[in-house]
Amino acid sequence: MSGLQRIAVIGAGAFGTALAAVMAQTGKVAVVLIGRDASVMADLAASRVHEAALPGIRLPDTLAFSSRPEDLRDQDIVLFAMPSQAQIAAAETYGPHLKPGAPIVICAKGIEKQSSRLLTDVLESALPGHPIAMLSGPGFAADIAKGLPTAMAIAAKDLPLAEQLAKAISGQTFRLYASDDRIGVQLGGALKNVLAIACGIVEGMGLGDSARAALIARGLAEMSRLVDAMGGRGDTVRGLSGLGDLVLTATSHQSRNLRFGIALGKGEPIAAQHGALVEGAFAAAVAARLAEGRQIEMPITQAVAAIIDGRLDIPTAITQLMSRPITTE
Ligand SMILES: NC(=O)C1=CN([C@@H]2O[C@H](COP(=O)(O)OP(=O)(O)OC[C@H]3O[C@@H](n4cnc5c(N)ncnc54)[C@H](OP(=O)(O)O)[C@@H]3O)[C@@H](O)[C@H]2O)C=CC1
Ligand SMILES: O=C(CO)COP(=O)(O)O
Repeated sequence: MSGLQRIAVIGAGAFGTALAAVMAQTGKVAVVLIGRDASVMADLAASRVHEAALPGIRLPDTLAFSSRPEDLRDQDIVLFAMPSQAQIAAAETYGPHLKPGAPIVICAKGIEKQSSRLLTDVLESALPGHPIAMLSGPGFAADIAKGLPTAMAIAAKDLPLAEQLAKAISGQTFRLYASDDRIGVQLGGALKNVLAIACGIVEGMGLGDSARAALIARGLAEMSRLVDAMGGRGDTVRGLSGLGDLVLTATSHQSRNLRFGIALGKGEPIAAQHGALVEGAFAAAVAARLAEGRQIEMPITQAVAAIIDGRLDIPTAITQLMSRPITTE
């Protein structure tokens, strides 16, 4: 896989556009951003600003735009930057147009809801012959697109591939660390969203910064247990994808998951919250199911799932969490 030059990003939302912009900015790779709507992509090419996704941020002149799946035919690396629950549909649409053997990098943070399968497993079945990698970690799209310093993790089954992808995608302001633990890296991204909702609930209810810190630490223990049980390395979530991303999204109001939790904590009905993508609202129930199936204790994740499903009210959830048996750390 030497001499990688051409990278496509599918999904012209906030994250896809930011990734395409930061890679194009380096000048060392040719980048095309592929979206579904031809008129949106033509407008982006003309204006170089994606007002809906990244307002006020100028996109590099070197970035190309397309709405044609056929343009994937000569792309050496392809990033899938649509939401978790759209990854299968995207694989069906774009799969037939991929260059044979081109690595696919999943850039979503979630677990497939319908099947409870990991996204890497889902895409491996849908796109045979393509190595499937996973990019995850702390980084808001706007920060990345503005060229602020950011670091994330990229995992592939084989470390040399992860290292090659990390080199191809990284630049002066966006730095990737390679890993061969796809399970740890992707569960770190999916589960931190659920915990960010929990931290939002704590903030919305005014329960204090000490409670938030406790949630971060105990949430990390939950993530680590599920990663181990699913065949990954629990330690991975102590890195960028997991702890790094949890600290970011549990504390910054840029996070949609945190804001969703704050609204819940303030007593706003879930039905009133629509619009923004809240990946943790999908991941909570799946993660709780995976934990139950493996007899893993994930009380915070299970409480968030039950609150979102309407099976548990927030005050009862807090009482239950605080009255669990006293145990060792
Ligand atoms: N925003 C952020 O700061 C970060 C986001 N992420 C992750 O990236 C993923 C995407 O989030 P984000 O970019 O913010 O979401 P957005 O809502 O901003 O954008 C999602 C994009 O996905 C596109 N899309 C939806 N379904 C399909 C499909 N079947 N085929 C092709 N494209 C599709 C949409 O296209 P259309 O416009 O045509 O509807 C839209 O442009 C999430 O999993 C999120 O957790 C990760 C790190 C940072
Ligand atoms: O994952 C993110 C940053 O790392 C974005 O978080 P939200 O999806 O909560 O906005």
